[in-house]
Amino acid sequence: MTEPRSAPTGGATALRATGLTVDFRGLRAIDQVDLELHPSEILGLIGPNGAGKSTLVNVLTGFQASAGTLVVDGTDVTGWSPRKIARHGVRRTFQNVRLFEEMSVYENIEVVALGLGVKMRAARSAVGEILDLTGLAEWADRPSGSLPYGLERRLGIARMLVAAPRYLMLDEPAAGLNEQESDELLELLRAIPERLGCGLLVIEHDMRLIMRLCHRLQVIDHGRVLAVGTPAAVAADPAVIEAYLGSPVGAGDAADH
Ligand SMILES: Nc1ncnc2c1ncn2[C@@H]1O[C@H](COP(=O)(O)OP(=O)(O)OP(=O)(O)O)[C@@H](O)[C@H]1O
Repeated sequence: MTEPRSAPTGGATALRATGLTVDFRGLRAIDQVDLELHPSEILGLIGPNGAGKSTLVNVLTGFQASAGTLVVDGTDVTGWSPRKIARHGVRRTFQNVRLFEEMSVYENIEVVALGLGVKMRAARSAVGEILDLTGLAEWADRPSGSLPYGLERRLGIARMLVAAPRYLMLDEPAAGLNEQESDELLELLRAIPERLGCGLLVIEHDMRLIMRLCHRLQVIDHGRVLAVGTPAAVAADPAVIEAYLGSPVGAGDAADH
């Protein structure tokens, strides 16, 4: 087992959030949260239901206003619209996949590329690359509405990848997947930063997946950062065990990149 790669620090090339704070009518959903995500890094965002994970990702992608600052690769994007932040390279998936069911898998990806102004020929080659990466090539001509659930989720990710994000946020990508599908997803998620160089932020309750996948974990509890560190360190943290994990997660589950 090799040690998880330690995240690079310093330098302008990173997504950096500082002091993020969101109030919903008297409820502080996130409270002075700092977060860093580096290119090629996989960061897991974990914590109990209602801890503030989705709210945090909403802020990072421009869907939720917040106090604090958000800087992406040296540009202050605080207060930018979701569309503008997406065009700046920060994209996300949602818990509910939204596909054009009557269109083929290929067309579902192509339409995103064309919508971004990519010319037809370049789009064709970009879609081909993403189909290969996501293991969807053999399904390319199928109507997306006929895909099994696990592949539907894959297509949701593929549609974001064709936009060549520098940072991609995935909200519970393993939700509803069985163990085998979750293992297949693990391979895909590992391949994305390796092949494309983008940073991945993954919200996930599937600890079996998250412990093996991530370089670092950030634990949120009651809107605050409870812990940040390698999966092994976080899994052994008594405060994290008490607030979220319930019992120590086996060391064998920790990342073995
Ligand atoms: N639009 C909203 N209006 C009011 N309260 C909200 C809103 N969105 C979230 N909340 C509240 O903010 C808190 C954080 O919610 P959030 O959905 O971010 O948590 P979460 O960690 O993503 O939870 P889960 O794991 O269940 O998805 C919760 O108490 C939630 O009820």
